[in-house]
Amino acid sequence: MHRQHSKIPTQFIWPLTDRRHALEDLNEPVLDMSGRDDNKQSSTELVRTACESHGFFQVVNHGAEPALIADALECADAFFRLPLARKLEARRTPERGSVSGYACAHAHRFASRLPWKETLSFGYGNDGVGEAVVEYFASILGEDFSQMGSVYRRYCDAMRNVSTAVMEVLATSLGVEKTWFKRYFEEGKSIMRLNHYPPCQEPELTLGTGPHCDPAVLTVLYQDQVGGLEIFADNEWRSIRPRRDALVINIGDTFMALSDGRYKSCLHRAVVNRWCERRSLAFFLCPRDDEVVRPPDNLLSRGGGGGGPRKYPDFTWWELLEFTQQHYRADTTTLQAFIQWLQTSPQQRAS
Ligand SMILES: C=C1C[C@]23C[C@H]1CC[C@H]2[C@]1(C)CCC[C@@](C)(C(=O)O)[C@H]1[C@@H]3C(=O)O
Ligand SMILES: O=C(O)CCC(=O)C(=O)O
Ligand SMILES: [Fe+2]
Repeated sequence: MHRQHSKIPTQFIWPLTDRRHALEDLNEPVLDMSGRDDNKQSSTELVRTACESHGFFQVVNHGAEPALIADALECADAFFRLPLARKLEARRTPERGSVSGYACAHAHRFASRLPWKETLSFGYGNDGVGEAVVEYFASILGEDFSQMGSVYRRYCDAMRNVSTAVMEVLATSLGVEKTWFKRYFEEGKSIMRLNHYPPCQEPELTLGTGPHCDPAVLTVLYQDQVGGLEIFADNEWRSIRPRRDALVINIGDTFMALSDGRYKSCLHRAVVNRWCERRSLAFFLCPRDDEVVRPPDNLLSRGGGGGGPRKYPDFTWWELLEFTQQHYRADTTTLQAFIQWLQTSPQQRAS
């Protein structure tokens, strides 16, 4: 394929060098959350091993109803099929908060390596009270969309419950009191994102979502049956075969900092294909804006992940979120870049 003949606009072209061959599936660990699993020790081990090496695993029997997941996918279809002018009424603008709203290829923020996707993002209060999600849909799209809002409110409630249970397993696997990490996100505001990847005539030249680590605590992702999620594990990209019954869990940068570098933030991306549109639903569990991100004392006293001094300085989610929205496009090294930025003087930071 000669790039100069490509019909893909140059802003979408990523320098891909590793997509000439079909990728091997990752034989990923699957955690059964039914509570019926008698071998708790081996599931804790499984989570620890996966998180220490690449920060990714899947969960089954997670308690989110299949019918609710199906409704959430259907509502995503209904939203993305709206005329563009209608979707643009919901577009992401600075006045509506930094992350919420509709975005198409991120073209409002970036000029190159644009993702081949459109997204709708909105906030969700982790306390689960309040009608914020329903009100958000009604306010950006009109009262007719409150029904859609109530589907996503229930979907986010379910994702919050899954996240809480997963955080308990993560704490136990680190030898930390089960509910220790709760206080980070209990009163926080998480981010829900619907991703829609249209088919692409030259999929090998672009990406649906470029390589990145998610900045928040953890991500609970549902991918439809099309396939396209890839994880970087054991030094190569591996595809993650969709499972109707499973939710994907990715460790985020903030959890990597909370575990003092013991658990890896998962490096992943999403590819697109020529034939078929693809959808995914991402719930980013975010901490309270102002809670200082600091590993528990008993992890620190054991020495940083891999021994030695503490790996990351104190920071707040608000600072990391601001960094990704104002200064830096989240990618493979967001946390490292953020720490460097934090250590620059406030005057330099403002410029
Ligand atoms: C803190 C955030 C940055 C992003 C939106 C929220 C939650 C996840 C982030 C993101 C999805 C990670 C991949 C890269 C990104 C630029 C994207 O492709 O959408 C990220 C988000 C963003 O800044 O828009
Ligand atoms: O669509 C996918 O499978 C991944 C999406 C993703 O990584 C994200 O939204 O952060
Ligand atoms: Fe992601």
